[in-house]
Amino acid sequence: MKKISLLGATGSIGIQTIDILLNNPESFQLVALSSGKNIEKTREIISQLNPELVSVQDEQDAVALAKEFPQIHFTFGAKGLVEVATHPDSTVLVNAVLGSVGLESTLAAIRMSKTIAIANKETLVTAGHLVMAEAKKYNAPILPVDSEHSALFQSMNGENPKQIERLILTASGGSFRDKTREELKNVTVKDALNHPNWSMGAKITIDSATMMNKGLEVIEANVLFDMPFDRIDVLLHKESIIHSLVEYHDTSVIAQLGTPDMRVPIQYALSYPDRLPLVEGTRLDLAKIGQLNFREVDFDRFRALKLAYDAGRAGGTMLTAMNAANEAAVGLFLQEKITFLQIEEIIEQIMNNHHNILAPDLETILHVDTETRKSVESMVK
Ligand SMILES: NC(=O)C1=CN([C@@H]2O[C@H](COP(=O)(O)OP(=O)(O)OC[C@H]3O[C@@H](n4cnc5c(N)ncnc54)[C@H](OP(=O)(O)O)[C@@H]3O)[C@@H](O)[C@H]2O)C=CC1
Ligand SMILES: CC(=O)[C@@H](O)[C@H](O)COP(=O)(O)O
Ligand SMILES: [Mn+2]
Repeated sequence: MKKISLLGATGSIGIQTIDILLNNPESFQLVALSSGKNIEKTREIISQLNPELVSVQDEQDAVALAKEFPQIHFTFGAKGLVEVATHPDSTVLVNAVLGSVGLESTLAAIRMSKTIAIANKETLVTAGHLVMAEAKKYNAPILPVDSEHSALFQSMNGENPKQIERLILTASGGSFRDKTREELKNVTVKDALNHPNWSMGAKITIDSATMMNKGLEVIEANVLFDMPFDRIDVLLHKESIIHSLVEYHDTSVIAQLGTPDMRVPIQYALSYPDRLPLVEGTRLDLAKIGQLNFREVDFDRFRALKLAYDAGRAGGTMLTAMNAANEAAVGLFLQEKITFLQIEEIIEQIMNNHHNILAPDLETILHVDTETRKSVESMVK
């Protein structure tokens, strides 16, 4: 029985994680969870899985829930995320919170040598070097949840990492993959939220439409698999059936395939090194699909992807500045305060003005993150 702490329980990944826990009560027990402002969903999960500890975003929600569920300990805010992540009974942290707000709780769980099943890619982008150094020091396994990185991880199973030639991340191209840059000028939030293959949270769906999601994933692959950027490629594959590929020195290419269902990589990270049957999983029928398509990426068309490679190659606080600028700009786009193309314009402007600091410590990263968000806000006033 693995005991689980879950950050971001009310989100897209969080809810699918809950589904897996409910379907496998003999394998997993939820001991602690965090949510944000979705109190209705938090209540439902508490009633289903009766955790010992729950953290919400706001203090007044914690106080109200404590009256409803007197057997449960409630906490809130940033310290609440750390308390959930470091619950003494859990051995596995599933980090499915959104954004770099997940960084400090991840580091705290690593320092208790917990296994980290990480969906929260922004944490790896903004401070990958700190996360991986602490994970090594405290012997804390970091297991990918992101579908591409789970595919890469599975395609490396039993192989010698020194014999890898390159990693190939597949990209659906997102909601606007067939539009020209000219056509992107007038797209709406509603259009952007309409991902062709995956049902996900709002922020990552916009990232997918700008292709910043793939940029974050290139950096995530660099961090998780210690692979230089010139050996990480992106391949457009509109069906999202091949989740990513690893090419070896001998020219062999090993890939992981499956229907687009995030429960597969989430469950694999939880059950690793075992595999569990997936309740109500749809089996892949390649004969029915008939054809899979592939296309080279055009970096002029998908400019955010180019910016992410640039930030990755620069390293240091450039990564934090780029990630924070993206989080802030996507937030503004979702509030309809900026246009779609302004997202990448803002990121580019922030990166052009950023004074890079190499090998930053946590304090520096948090400072750059806060200041960048302020700069973005002031750019649109
Ligand atoms: N969705 C997907 O299929 C995939 C997601 N990922 C990554 O997983 C992470 C989560 O994505 P996704 O599930 O789509 O996101 P969602 O927006 O659906 O969920 C985010 C979760 O984080 C909580 N949350 C947000 N902000 C805060 C905060 N400031 N403090 C505490 N809790 C907060 C939300 O709470 P509430 O809703 O209660 O306010 C919710 O539980 C992201 O990093 C994403 O890139 C990676 C691969 C696939
Ligand atoms: C499900 C998942 O892992 C997402 O990150 C997904 O990859 C988004 O798809 P694209 O970014 O390829 O559109
Ligand atoms: Mn992904």
